[in-house]
Amino acid sequence: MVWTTVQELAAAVEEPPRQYLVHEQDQGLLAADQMPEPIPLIDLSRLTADDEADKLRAALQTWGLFLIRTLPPRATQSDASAQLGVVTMAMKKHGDRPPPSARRCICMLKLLNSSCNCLTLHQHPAHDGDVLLEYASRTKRIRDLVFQSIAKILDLEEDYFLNQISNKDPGFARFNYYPPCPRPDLVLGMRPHSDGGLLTIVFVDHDVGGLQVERDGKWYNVPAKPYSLVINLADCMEIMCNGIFRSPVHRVVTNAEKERLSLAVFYAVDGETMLEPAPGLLDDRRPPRYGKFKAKDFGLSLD
Ligand SMILES: O=C(O)CCC(=O)C(=O)O
Ligand SMILES: [Fe+2]
Repeated sequence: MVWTTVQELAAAVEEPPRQYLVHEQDQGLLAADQMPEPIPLIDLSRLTADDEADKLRAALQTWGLFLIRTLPPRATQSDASAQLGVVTMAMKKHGDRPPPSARRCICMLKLLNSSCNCLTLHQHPAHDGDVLLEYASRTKRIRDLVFQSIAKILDLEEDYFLNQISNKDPGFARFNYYPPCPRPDLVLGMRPHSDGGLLTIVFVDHDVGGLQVERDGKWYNVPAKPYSLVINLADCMEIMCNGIFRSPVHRVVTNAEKERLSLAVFYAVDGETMLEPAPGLLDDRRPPRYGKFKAKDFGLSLD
């Protein structure tokens, strides 16, 4: 029997097929540990205040991620699954190869041991009134504000990071779909990874938990709060920050009752960008932890 989507598979089987099971040594290790301290909720409008900037600094040093509260943007008001329809229509309008249906265009995520389906958009659809376009312009503003704040916290010129990346602006959006799983103790929704680019902004539909972050070899639940977004640093930023701030390893666990949808917007650099720790962060006591290299040579770009 060939299953076309994880949804079909999930509906048809009681036990997950072998290829989705985590390795034996990891079984029973999908539960989260007790948090040493909460992952902070940052108020982006207060980042000029010292206490909020300190909170952000601490979050990026320890967790590599934080939450922000957002006004309910249109893309978060409605069900993210409805967005799949919007996106499909947008792709048709733009003459990309039209997927036959939103359902069919959900393709298997090519990650071993991962039960998630995803739909990746390499270009933001761009016609007026597009809900995703509006959302993308919000996330871009968030990205810029976060980059400027990080530069300030590190005593770099405010636009240091923006200047490194503003020549081209690769970003893409990915919808992830995780069906309910009868054996959440044995199946991962998404295997452990860090994101390769600069920064990722994740919206989780209906606040269904599942995202976990690793810290000092332990796994912790990232809380799913209403009207909040999760922001995590990615590998290129860790390099530019000379490792002062972390690109966290994270994964998604499944649950037996609820399906889960997330929308991740990834910001990265183009392949020609030379990556290196910001010179302003280096001195005799703080040598570079990373060399200088082209993003594409390490697969850290989106092109
Ligand atoms: O679904 C999530 O919460 C996170 C997804 C993720 O880590 C990714 O798409 O890289
Ligand atoms: Fe990720």
